[in-house]
Amino acid sequence: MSSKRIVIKLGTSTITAGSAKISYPGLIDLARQVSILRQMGYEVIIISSGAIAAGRQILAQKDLPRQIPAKQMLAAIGQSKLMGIYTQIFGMYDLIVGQVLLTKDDLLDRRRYLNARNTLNALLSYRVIPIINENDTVATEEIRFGDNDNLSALVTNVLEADLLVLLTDQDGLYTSDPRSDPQARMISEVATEHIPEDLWQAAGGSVSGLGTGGMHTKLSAADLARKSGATVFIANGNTPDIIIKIVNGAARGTKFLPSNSTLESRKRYMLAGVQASTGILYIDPGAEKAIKKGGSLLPVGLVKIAGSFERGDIVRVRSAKLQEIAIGITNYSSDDLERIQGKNSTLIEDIVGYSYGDEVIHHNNMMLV
Ligand SMILES: Nc1ncnc2c1ncn2[C@@H]1O[C@H](COP(=O)(O)OP(=O)(O)O)[C@@H](O)[C@H]1O
Ligand SMILES: N[C@@H](CCC(=O)OP(=O)(O)O)C(=O)O
Repeated sequence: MSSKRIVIKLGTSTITAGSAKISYPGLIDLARQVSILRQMGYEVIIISSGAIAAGRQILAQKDLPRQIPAKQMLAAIGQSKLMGIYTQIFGMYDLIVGQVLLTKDDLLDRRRYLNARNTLNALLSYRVIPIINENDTVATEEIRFGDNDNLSALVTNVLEADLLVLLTDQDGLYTSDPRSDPQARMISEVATEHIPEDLWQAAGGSVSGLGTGGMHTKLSAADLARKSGATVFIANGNTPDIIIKIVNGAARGTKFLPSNSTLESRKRYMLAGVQASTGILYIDPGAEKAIKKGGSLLPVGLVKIAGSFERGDIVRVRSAKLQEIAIGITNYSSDDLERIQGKNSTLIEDIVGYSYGDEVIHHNNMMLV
């Protein structure tokens, strides 16, 4: 990678500047900053919410509907308007944009993950700015990201971006929601390997009637992106020149330092995939010790299996004390593992009728967390 990559996520609250309409001045200011970033040698990817808001604007709907099909309908109406505005405003700065609509499934299946990566890289190599949103019209409950914070972290992971900027209507992450707590203090930096529990408690949902996830989904996004090797910044999208200030190290906001250095492609994929996984393998202290020393996970160390999964799926590995130890790609389905748990690997073929190897997860397909 020759130039630095920045993923910028704009929430509905930023796209509308807190109103019921798409904010043209706000998007003009964004385009101007993106143009400057490009001159500074950065590649820029935008994750943009706002399709539902644009749909509401067109149909003059006052309130956000609760039902998913009604939101999907609004997104279908609004997405094309939103892209029209991006094309027009970015065009004023000679910037070409390309629409990319994704669902969760597109990034959790290895083949589609690689396809999405290829397309996004092709757009960037043509100096096009991808404008990404969730494909709301086809996304059912199971394949929904549900919030673009999560999608932005997965895109950061896929594109090996250096920086994820989450723009919202607050200056950053506070010790509690500043809308309801005047004593709330902003947290300026998170540098610990794991995000502290009190920050997870502090990060609440969205109350504005504009956004979806609130601060909690931004924290989950920050967690994934920093594990993927990126720096993350939560900042106020209404602050003038906010993105330029962030790259120049002069912005107010919450900065999360990366908790991992560059990760190889397979590990990045595992990190992305585990977000949707329901599979959990509970292991005994002997297996925990072996894994931590770089060994593979064998069936003899399995004490319990939770969730339903197939061979090749990404699963979590937890200790008997419920601590997350690793994630990895399983060689056996949950049904098979129920039958071989606690058994010596030499018995696998006798019990299930075939063998995909001695290991439940080979150490090459495992990542300690
Ligand atoms: N600890 C916190 N710090 C800052 N904001 C918080 C916190 N907890 C909850 N929030 C809420 O999260 C909102 C931002 O998320 P959201 O409404 O989803 O916006 P966006 O459209 O930008 O994604 C804020 O307006 C605030 O009310
Ligand atoms: N895909 C939806 C946005 C979903 C979403 O995450 O919204 P937000 O919390 O405002 O970033 C849309 O375009 O309206």
